[in-house]
Amino acid sequence: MIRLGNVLVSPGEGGVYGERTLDGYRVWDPYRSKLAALYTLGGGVELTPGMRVLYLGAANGTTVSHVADYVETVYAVEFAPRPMQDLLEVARRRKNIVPIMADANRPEEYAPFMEAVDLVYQDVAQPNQVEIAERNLVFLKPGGYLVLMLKTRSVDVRREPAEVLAEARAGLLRRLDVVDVRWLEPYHQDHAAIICTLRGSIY
Ligand SMILES: C[S@@+](CC[C@H](N)C(=O)[O-])C[C@H]1O[C@@H](n2cnc3c(N)ncnc32)[C@H](O)[C@@H]1O
Repeated sequence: MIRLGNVLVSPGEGGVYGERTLDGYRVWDPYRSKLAALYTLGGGVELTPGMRVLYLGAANGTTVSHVADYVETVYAVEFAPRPMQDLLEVARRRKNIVPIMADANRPEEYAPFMEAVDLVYQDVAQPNQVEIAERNLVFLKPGGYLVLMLKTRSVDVRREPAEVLAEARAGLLRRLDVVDVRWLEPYHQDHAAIICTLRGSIY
């Protein structure tokens, strides 16, 4: 990932959501993007030009646009109509974002538009975050990465965040190897990034 001093940036055309630019690069703010927070904290999966990414919970395309600056194609899934309008506008200005209006619980609905991907990135703030991730492993190449941004309060607001994280991690181990886990403080409270690789072929 590109850093100018200690500032994380991406190399695309600016002016997507009012982000700052620095020496011609787009500043990628860790307070606005959990993925930027993960990179700023020293974790994450290196994004490379040949990569295909499935992005679940695209919202208005803030983080999607930065990912698209680094990779070949981003399949961006979002189910809410309002953010989808903004996402469509972001996708109109990029050649490598495929916006998909769908529920990430139902991957069979967007399977016809998909190809195998190197990375599944998920940021959906739902009670069943692990289950959603598992359903979407059908698109992940063996050895590919899952980066799950776990919002512990969406799983269960009454339980300790560490307890929710431990349960999510155990669930993911059914099909994946967990290679790193990080809390995203001070940028995002009660959010953890779980980074996994897919163990073998699912076929
Ligand atoms: C925290 S926001 C994502 C922010 C975004 N990843 C970013 O960094 O710019 C979560 C988004 O996930 C979407 N979402 C939640 N559940 C979903 C589901 N089951 N399928 C698709 N999108 C979902 C919400 O509508 C919301 O826009």
